[in-house]
Amino acid sequence: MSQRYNSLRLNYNCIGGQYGKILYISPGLAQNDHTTEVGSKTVTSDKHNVQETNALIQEETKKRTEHLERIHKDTLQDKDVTISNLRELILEHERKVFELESKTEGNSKFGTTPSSIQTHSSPTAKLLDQIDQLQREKEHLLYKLSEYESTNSSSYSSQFHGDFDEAVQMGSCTTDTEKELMLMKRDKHYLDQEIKKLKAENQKLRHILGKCGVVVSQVVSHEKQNGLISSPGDRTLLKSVHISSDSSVISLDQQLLLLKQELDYQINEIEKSDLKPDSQVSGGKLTHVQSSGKLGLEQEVYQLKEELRKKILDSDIVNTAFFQLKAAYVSLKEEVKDMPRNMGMLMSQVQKQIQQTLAEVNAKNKELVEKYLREMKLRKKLHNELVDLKGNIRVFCRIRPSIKEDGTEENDIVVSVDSNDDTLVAVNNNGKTQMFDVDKAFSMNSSQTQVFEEVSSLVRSVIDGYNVCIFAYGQTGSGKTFTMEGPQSDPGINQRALQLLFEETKSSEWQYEITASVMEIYNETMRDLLNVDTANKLEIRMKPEGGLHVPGLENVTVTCLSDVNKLFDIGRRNRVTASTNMNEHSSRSHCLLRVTVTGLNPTTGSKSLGYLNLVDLAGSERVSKSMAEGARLKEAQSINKSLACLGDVIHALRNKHGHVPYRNSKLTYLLQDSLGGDSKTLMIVQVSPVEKNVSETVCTLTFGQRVRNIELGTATRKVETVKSSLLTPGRPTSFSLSLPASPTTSEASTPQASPRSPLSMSSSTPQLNTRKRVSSASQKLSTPVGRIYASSSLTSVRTTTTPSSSPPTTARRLTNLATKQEVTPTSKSNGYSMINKSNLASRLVKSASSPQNLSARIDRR
Ligand SMILES: Nc1ncnc2c1ncn2[C@@H]1O[C@H](COP(=O)(O)OP(=O)(O)OP(=O)(O)O)[C@@H](O)[C@H]1O
Repeated sequence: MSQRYNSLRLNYNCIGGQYGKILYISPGLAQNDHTTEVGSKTVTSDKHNVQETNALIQEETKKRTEHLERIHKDTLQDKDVTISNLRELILEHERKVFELESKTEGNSKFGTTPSSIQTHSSPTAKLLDQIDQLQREKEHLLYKLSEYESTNSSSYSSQFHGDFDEAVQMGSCTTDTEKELMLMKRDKHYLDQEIKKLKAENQKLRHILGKCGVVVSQVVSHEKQNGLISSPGDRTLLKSVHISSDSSVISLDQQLLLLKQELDYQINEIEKSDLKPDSQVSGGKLTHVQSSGKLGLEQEVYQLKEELRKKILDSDIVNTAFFQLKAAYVSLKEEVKDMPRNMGMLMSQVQKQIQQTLAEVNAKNKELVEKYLREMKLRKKLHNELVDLKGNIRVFCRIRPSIKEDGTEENDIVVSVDSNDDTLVAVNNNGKTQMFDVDKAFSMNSSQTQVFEEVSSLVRSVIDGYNVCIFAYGQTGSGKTFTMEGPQSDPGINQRALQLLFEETKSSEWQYEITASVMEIYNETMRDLLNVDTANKLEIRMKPEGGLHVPGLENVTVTCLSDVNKLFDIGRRNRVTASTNMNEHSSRSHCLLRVTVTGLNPTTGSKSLGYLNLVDLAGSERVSKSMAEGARLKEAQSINKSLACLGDVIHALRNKHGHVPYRNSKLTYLLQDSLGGDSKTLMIVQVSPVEKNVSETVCTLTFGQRVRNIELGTATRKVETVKSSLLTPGRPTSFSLSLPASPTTSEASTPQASPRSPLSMSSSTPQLNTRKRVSSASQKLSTPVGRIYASSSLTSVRTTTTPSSSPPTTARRLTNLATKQEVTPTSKSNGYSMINKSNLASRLVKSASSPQNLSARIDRR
């Protein structure tokens, strides 16, 4: 029972304790909650936030009131339950008491109701009293509860209002703090803006930096491309640019430092203002709110400062790089600006240098060219001397221009003279270039004058007593007749040679006689073109004293050009020509113009005899090409045969065969003296320039090269000197030629021009007389220009000299070289008979003593 009672008390205490706690805690909670809530809100809010906080407090209070009501109701319900439980317990207890009483008193009053018990048992009454008391307490409690409810709501409301008022008061109290906050916010805003600006600037700088980088790299690459930074001058320029950029960077750094310091100062100021003790703030809650707000702001400011520091650091780096680049860019820009001027200067310098170098090179070139030409001249001279010494046949080549018979375009030209060497002929033979060596090559554009210039020295040597043979060789239509004869308007070698001889002999102290004969070999028959009498058949004969001659051949004295032209007219008229496929006026024969130059020194009585054989060969032709028939075919065959014989002779001579087949054809027989004798021989190979004749051209040039290698031996001069001892004073008509007393006797030892010399006095008269006689003899002839008989017995004098161009020089040279004279007493050499001098002398003396005999002898010839 007592236990049950204790548990009831415990329940009661619990209920009372809980209630008491609620009553006790509630204001605290409310206050604390309110404070916390308000505190947290007021950190970030202003007056409006305070109102909001109050609203929240109201709401919270309401919620808590409802909660308390709910608890109170629950407690009441618990109490009701407890009461009813107690009632049941009491009833059960009474029933048990009754049963016990009945057992003890034997009274079976089991059928009595419990209500009767209540009235009969004193403990029960006690219990009932207790219950009643509890009931009253309950009622009291209910009353108290209602009372509390009413008081509680009013006190809460008043508390809330108090709080609200307090908050409003706080709001008024915090105006200054708010102001400060506002200021701080402004500062923060300002700082934000500053940071934003810095960020923007930073961005801009980065952008510019990027651009600068691109520009700088472009400029650098451009300058590298142009090789502008490679020179030492550029490097020094760049160095100076670097130095200037460094200084500008330093100055910019200083500026930046100042800016930074200013910013730091500002931040410190803000910090100071942030950390200032807030004496004006009243109230613990407000202080809390303020301090928490300040803390947040401090944190924020700290963060901002950190951020700013970072940004400044970044911007420092970026700025440094940017300024460096900017400086470099500026310097480069300056450099680029200066570049045209610098380039102009450089260009002009380079131009000057180039001009100077060019001038030097030109001068050097000129010098070299001059040297080269000198060397070439010397080489030519030496070569000529060598050729003279060896007696080689000289070979010239002339390319004729394209003619209508070629029927080709200009691009078919396949033969040319090497532009650097006029001794080389290039032939493009089916795409392959063949080079041929000659002594001199004449291009298509060469003139008759140019050609003659090269042969004039040879022609002059005739005057000095040399045998000279110039013959033109080549396929039909290649220009042989043009070169040798030429048209009247532009004469060839023949006429020019005679003209030169006239000119050269005219001004000499020697007296010369020039005669000419013209003949042809047509179909292996020799014909005198100056005397076309068919009965007059010409044959080549060997003179008893050696040497070849053609008995019966008209030999006409010519004294001027008109004589020559008349002669040529006759010859041209009589020469056999015909029109062929290859040449409209093709020469069908080999034509020989023989010019004899007899010289007499009236002072010394010395005589010279030179022959100039000018041969225009008939052209070789391919019958298949020329389509020759009948007479033309026969002519072609005959021409080709004689040319083949010429080839054989050349072959034999070149290979130094013991037997040279001169007599296989009239042509080679006639040319024997020139090819194998002591003659100066020149062959002009004529070639056609066009492709269709390329094989003939190659053959001609190959033949020319073979001929070029033939060594004939040194040519000899034919001069005779008057032996003073043989001259008899007082015998004016006598014509005597003397030989040197001994092989060492020379003209130099002969006082030729000395007035004291009896030789000079005596020898002139007979010679002049002889000339007179010859010319009178020729006048007797029926031929248009007369016939001369110039053949005389001569000694053959071998010299090692080269001919001189003018007689006086020649005479001098003869004098100088007389010591080298070799006289072979007998025997034939090189086709000339070397006559025993004493026999010759006696014969000549005999002849001279009897002019009639001489004349008769010449007549016979
Ligand atoms: N150097 C030249 N300049 C101008 N025309 C030229 C020249 N050489 C040759 N001819 C011309 O070429 C043609 C043939 O020349 P030419 O009669 O001299 O040849 P060719 O070799 O004598 O022939 P053929 O052996 O048949 O007699 C002529 O009409 C001639 O006028």
